Amino acid sequence: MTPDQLADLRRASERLGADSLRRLLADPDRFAAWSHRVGPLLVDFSRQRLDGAALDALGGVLAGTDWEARRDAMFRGETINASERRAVLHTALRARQARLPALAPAAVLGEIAEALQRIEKLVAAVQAGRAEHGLPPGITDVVNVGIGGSDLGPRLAVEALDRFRTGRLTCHFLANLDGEGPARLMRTLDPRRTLVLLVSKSFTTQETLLNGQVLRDWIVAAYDGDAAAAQGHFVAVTANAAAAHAFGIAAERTLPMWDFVGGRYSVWSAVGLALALAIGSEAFTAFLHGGALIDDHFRTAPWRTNLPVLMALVGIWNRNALDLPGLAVIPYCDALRELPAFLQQLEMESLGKSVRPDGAPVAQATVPVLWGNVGSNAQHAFFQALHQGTDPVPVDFIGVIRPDHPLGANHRALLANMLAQAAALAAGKTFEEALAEAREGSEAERRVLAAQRTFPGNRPSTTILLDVLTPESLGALIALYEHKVFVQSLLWEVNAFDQWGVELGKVLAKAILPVLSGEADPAALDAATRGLVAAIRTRDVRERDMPAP
Ligand SMILES: O=P(O)(O)OC[C@H]1O[C@H](O)[C@H](O)[C@@H](O)[C@@H]1O
Repeated sequence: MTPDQLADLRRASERLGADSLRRLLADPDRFAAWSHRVGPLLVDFSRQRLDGAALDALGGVLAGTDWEARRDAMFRGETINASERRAVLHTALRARQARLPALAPAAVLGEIAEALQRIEKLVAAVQAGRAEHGLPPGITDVVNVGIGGSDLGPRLAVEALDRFRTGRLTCHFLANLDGEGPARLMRTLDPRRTLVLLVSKSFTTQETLLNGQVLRDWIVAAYDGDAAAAQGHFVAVTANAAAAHAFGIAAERTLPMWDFVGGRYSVWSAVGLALALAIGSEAFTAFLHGGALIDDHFRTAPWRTNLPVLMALVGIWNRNALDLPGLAVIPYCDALRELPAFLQQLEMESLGKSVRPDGAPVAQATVPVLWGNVGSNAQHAFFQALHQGTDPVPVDFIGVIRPDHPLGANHRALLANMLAQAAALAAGKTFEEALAEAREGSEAERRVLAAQRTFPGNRPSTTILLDVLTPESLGALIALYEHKVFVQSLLWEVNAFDQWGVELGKVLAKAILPVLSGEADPAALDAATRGLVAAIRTRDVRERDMPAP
């Protein structure tokens, strides 16, 4: 975005006054004009502080990005992730389910098809409890060991699609270095009936390798130290097959990841193995189909009705024209409780950048701070600040029309709350309205109370409705946000597919670890780190004193 375009957007936003949402929502045609349906998703933008002229201004900025050509370049597999010299082909993972012909290279599609077949065979064997591919018989529990993109996608999807679980497998997720996680799993699971999925694109991630080793020791011990017998309990998903081999995982149980799929875009690949094991291959294919549905839409719909494009433009409007630095994602659906965490990585790791691919600083603010929790719980926690805090936060409300359970009264109350929150944020309550409601006390007392009970309103939100929560609608929802992020990366001129910002801390942790263990001199550390290391070391409970897991 150029400084001139930014100034245009700001001017357009100033034209819409403080009461704009009340005024805009008074138009009976507003919902029809500003909501769009694609497959199982309906997205309503009518509570955004936008009018036709504002959308035109945004369209002008979009037109300057050459977005259609750059979208197609992504689908074709051009090297759009310049800093890592990689193609970006997560869409190829679901291309077989698309209606449109695939643009990805045939060789890539061939590799993906082959991997999907291997996933299917593995899923069939584990679900049936068969000892094939070197697997042990009678697996009951699956532990997905991975972090970031190797954790958040499958974790979200397994949790969201629990109702679609086939067979008797239970999936667990182990991401963090905190030993409490593996210790708890080892207390409750049977090592001889546990399958460990070591999911790491790089196979160098500290958390994943450490937790993998802990679980390997535990399973080897269950076979009286026979490491060969324990081997079959491990499956690797990685782009680094050599490292998986060095870990002791046989090629027949190593599934591929590729350079052309970013971690946070990888749930559609073998990284989604836990999901495939939980819901079966057919439902996993339906999940891919949901993603492909949005790919087709993204590739064909004109920008004014293109959902990912509109979501991106709305985000730009809120961030750059209205200067709102946050985005709250509130699913009114417990099964989607992991969605805010998933979207945090997708949006903030992709767009949390301040330089353009050519190294020059960006011309405007980029990603808002994304956070959230399920409604209605969140109403009883942080919604106070959303309604009356000094900093308005745009909200994405996500609801499911038909529930998975027969408790209609619960569901109607849940949705009524979601709709009410969005309406309250938009309309607010003026001081005069609050004053008219305050009946007791003197005039002065009534005015004081009315001030507390005033809601500024004009706080924007988008509402996304899923017809039902199914593998297909979940796939569509995830792909919708993926492409939103892509379009925003064009508007903000950042590379959405690298993540250099996570490296510095990793390097420092490597230097601090030996100091913490007393094997290296703290002198090179800064004063705060030195002080904290000393505080930890004096109070540290030695490992030998810790209870065995
Ligand atoms: O899959 P892995 O190579 O283990 O990477 C796991 C995660 O760690 C990194 O630090 C990145 O920030 C994430 O994008 C990635 O998903």
